[in-house]
Amino acid sequence: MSESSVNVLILNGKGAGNEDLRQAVTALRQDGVTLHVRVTWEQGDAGRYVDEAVALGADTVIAGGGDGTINEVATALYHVPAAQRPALGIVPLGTANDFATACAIPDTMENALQLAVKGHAYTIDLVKVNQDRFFINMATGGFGTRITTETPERLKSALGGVSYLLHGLMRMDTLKADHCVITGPDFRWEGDALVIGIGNGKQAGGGQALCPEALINDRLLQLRLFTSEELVPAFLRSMLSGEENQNVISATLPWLEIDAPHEMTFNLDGEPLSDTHFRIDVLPEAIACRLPPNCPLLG
Ligand SMILES: Nc1ncnc2c1ncn2[C@@H]1O[C@H](COP(=O)(O)OP(=O)(O)OP(=O)(O)O)[C@@H](O)[C@H]1O
Ligand SMILES: [Mg+2]
Repeated sequence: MSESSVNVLILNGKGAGNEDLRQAVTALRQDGVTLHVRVTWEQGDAGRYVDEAVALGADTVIAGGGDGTINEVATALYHVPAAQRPALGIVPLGTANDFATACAIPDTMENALQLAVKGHAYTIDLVKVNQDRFFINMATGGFGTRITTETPERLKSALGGVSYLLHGLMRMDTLKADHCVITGPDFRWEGDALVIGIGNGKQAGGGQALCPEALINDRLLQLRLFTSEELVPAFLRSMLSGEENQNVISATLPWLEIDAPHEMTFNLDGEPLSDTHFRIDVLPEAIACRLPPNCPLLG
């Protein structure tokens, strides 16, 4: 990056009070880096700030927040014409921060912001769901969905990522499998799925490695299905230990479709989408993202 690079940090309002971030921003500005900061209040703000960043000629737009904030910024960047498209930077300030953690983004504000501004920009895939939804990290359906949509906001800020799991365990009595048909190139499966993970990245739900083989630059998705033919505790044990068993189905696909007789909810980077039909397509080399050279999600 040159001294004259223009950077825009889009900060989720939930993280706006972070003192370490304020110091990191001040330090970079003192080094001569141009860094504008915008704070979101609600859904849609991040997308508008990306448009403003493009008008400013930004080299990098930094998502300061969790997976949902990264999702909004990445989606908006994808819609910018390639010639003007800034790179994505990431400063983890969410609850679970699954994408940032899996990417090995530094967890101190200072180091994360340095990487976001000066790191190498790698081309990565995004994933499109139905007409106009996207994800950068993971889509989860079934049990995992209930965990993330039903974890109360206060529990989230008190316990961080662990709250997803705890809350999920407390709700075991409500656990119900989703019947669905999943098709893709040379792939068809029909049955009751407890958890469906579709990974561009590897982990969701606060550190659960649902799609351990997924890479963000391989033009493919890893589908992992946890079927309900076994008792729940055994299922949980295998999910937590990462052990394989015959009730876990795995496939690597460039696209897939999911059909259910009743409405199903998928979480796309933690934000819900309900429908009876899902068409999911990888968008190869959709955006560029500043990542550490040892990023475990790069192939
Ligand atoms: N000022 C704000 N206060 C509360 N919510 C906000 C604010 N600004 C944006 N949002 C909403 O926050 C959600 C995204 O949150 P994000 O995913 O970044 O954090 P998180 O859910 O706490 O972290 P993670 O997804 O990593 O667990 C979006 O739905 C967005 O509309
Ligand atoms: Mg979120």
